[in-house]
Amino acid sequence: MASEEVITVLVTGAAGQIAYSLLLPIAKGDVFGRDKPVKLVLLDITPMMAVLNGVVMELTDCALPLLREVVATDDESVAFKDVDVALLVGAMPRREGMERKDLLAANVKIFKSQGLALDKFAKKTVKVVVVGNPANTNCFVCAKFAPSIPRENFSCLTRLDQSRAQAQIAARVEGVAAQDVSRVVIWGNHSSTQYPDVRHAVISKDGQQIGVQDAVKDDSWLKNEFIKTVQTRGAAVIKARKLSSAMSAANAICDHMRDWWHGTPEGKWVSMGVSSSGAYGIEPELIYSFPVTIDKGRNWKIVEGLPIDDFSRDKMDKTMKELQEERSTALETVKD
Ligand SMILES: NC(=O)C1=CN([C@@H]2O[C@H](COP(=O)(O)OP(=O)(O)OC[C@H]3O[C@@H](n4cnc5c(N)ncnc54)[C@H](O)[C@@H]3O)[C@@H](O)[C@H]2O)C=CC1
Ligand SMILES: O=C([O-])CC(=O)C(=O)O
Repeated sequence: MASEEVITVLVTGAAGQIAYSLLLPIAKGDVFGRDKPVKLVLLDITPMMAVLNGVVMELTDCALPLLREVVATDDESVAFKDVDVALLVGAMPRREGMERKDLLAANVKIFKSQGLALDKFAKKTVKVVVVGNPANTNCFVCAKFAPSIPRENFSCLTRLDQSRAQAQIAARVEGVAAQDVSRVVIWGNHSSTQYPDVRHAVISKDGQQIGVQDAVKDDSWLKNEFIKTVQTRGAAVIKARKLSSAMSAANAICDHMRDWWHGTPEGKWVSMGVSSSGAYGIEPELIYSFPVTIDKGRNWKIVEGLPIDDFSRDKMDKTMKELQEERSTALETVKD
């Protein structure tokens, strides 16, 4: 009998709060398919091994039909071995009053180390999603230290920002649900300089499509409050919960990975932090969030040719500048 194909999925920070909401949907088949067996590899740091053991117990107790094996470890050489997918969540979260880039000093070294481990141990086809903040710059560093893996295999999570933007628009238009809103674009950094752009976004309702600007009928709200709300939503959740977003982050990781694995539906775009090709005047190789389409071969492609007005140009350049500054700080931090 031919051996069955099992997808090996690494989740780092597996004892943390995002992972707690992330592991079950992956193990149940929500991401890779309801008929696709998975092996979960869970990495955390040594002091968290007892907690991680509790997470393994709970996964076991779910008696899931697709979950073939669970490996819990604090050793990167074990964790990264032959992985198909690496969801790099493990990193310090920010607290109230911090910007995500304030985490650079604490977190970027993790992504150097994990880049080296990917380079040495992972499959060359591995698909990497960096979640730990500051996600774009950590992803840049991770890819830099894994030169044997194609840059196209690295991404960072800005899907939560996309979902937040869709939800804000839906709440503003009578009778519209978040999934009726498409083609919202998140440009740039997963930070408060990101640019959520609805100029090309549409609402599909009753078989008709209508532009978001026409449906909302309030340009001032779209240009000011809407953008600010999406940019600062993470901070608002921290203020309320005293902990950063976890359930919504896990949901966005699943959406991001599912679309990468299976491809985007015809006519739909999603936003992902990916290596810039130079499109839209963004410096090549920066990890910048763009609208992308993904084919069945798991290749993403930046949606090109969207008209960019002065308002957008200014915002897209501002967030690029922040990424350039973060990169300088990060490279200084990991130089030895
Ligand atoms: N890109 C995005 O949209 C979002 C990113 N985040 C970020 O995700 C990260 C994780 O958030 P939470 O799960 O809430 O944090 P958490 O503190 O609950 O869990 C993080 C886990 O990572 C572990 N960890 C630390 N260093 C590690 C290493 N070198 N290797 C493996 N594991 C390590 C910790 O021990 C801890 O168990 C944070 O940096 C947070 O800011 C959070 C929400 C959204
Ligand atoms: O805001 C934070 O620090 C956590 C995060 O990235 C988000 O919720 O988008």
